[in-house]
Amino acid sequence: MESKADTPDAEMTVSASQSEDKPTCIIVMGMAGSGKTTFVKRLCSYLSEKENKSYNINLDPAVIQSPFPAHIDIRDSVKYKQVMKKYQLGPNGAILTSLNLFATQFDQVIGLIEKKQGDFKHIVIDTPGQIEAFSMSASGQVITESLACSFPTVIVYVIDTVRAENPNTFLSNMLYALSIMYKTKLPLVCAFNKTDILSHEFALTWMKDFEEFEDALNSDKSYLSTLSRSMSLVLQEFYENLNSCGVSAMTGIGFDSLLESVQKGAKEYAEIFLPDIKQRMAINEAQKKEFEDKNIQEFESDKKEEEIEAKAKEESDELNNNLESMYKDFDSLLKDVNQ
Ligand SMILES: Nc1nc2c(ncn2[C@@H]2O[C@H](COP(=O)(O)OP(=O)(O)OP(=O)(O)O)[C@@H](O)[C@H]2O)c(=O)[nH]1
Repeated sequence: MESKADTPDAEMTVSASQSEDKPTCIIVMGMAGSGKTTFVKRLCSYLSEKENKSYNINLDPAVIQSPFPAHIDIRDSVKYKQVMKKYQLGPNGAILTSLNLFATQFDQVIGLIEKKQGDFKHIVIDTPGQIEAFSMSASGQVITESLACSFPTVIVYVIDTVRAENPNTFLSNMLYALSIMYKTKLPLVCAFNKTDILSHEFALTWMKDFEEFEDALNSDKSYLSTLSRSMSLVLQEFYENLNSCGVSAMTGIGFDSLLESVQKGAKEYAEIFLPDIKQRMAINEAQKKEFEDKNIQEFESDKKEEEIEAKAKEESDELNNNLESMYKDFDSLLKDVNQ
């Protein structure tokens, strides 16, 4: 990471007109093994061929070798192995703690990106393999919100199309995507990956036609499929508005339509999500101000009490001094009388 001294204070605001000039931030999430890192690597090389280089960030503290060139890498600031040792944590706990530590300095990251934002059109972010470590954690939320307050931000949720051929796995992915969308309150693109092995057409059909999905579930008589069936009905509205595309991170197919989906997401960010983000920021600011005002009031009343105590002490010291000199005068008077 660049030196902290270079970092300007981040002005965490973005307006609808400004958002068109700012780089679009793409946060890549997905279940373990869905191909996120391969996807990020492909996206970076696709963007550098298509327009110019993207600004890349690795947020996976546990990755051994990052296959894409990262401008900011969590591993430069937080040593995952040392976190494990120092706090006696297992792998998942250490990932969470590393992210927590990194989130505390994320305003500096925003400052660094803002300094360079004229040089690129996209910020690409890879997240940890354990999806919940980022998507459901407080630090993940802090990082996502900081980015969304400063740049048009879109979530790309990567799905392993081959595994999603199982209707229960497909539904789990859809529920996860939906919960991420609700949690982040940001536009989301579902990228069906590994389409070099299997086309994602079946998934599009399942989303359009509930009976087709039901047919696929019929071969599975487990309780899980009963749950999937009823959950699928709930997801109909989500499917109708879902921004999705098929890609292969391995071969590079589908990245033109991915970019279109991201651009559509960035438009939605400006038109639909930004007013809500601004409202949340205003509430946060008001809460922060209330907290600061309360602290100032407490400080001032403590200071007043200290002043009163100091004054009382001054008066009692003066009284003691007067008494002491009175006693001395009385002693010498007694001596005179006795003589
Ligand atoms: N055929 C094919 N394989 C892919 C594709 N994308 C990724 N893979 C393979 O899928 C496996 C997992 O890919 P990764 O990029 O490590 O996935 P990940 O989601 O980052 O994995 P974790 O960070 O460990 O959760 C690797 O063996 C990749 O080579 C693709 O588009 N097509």
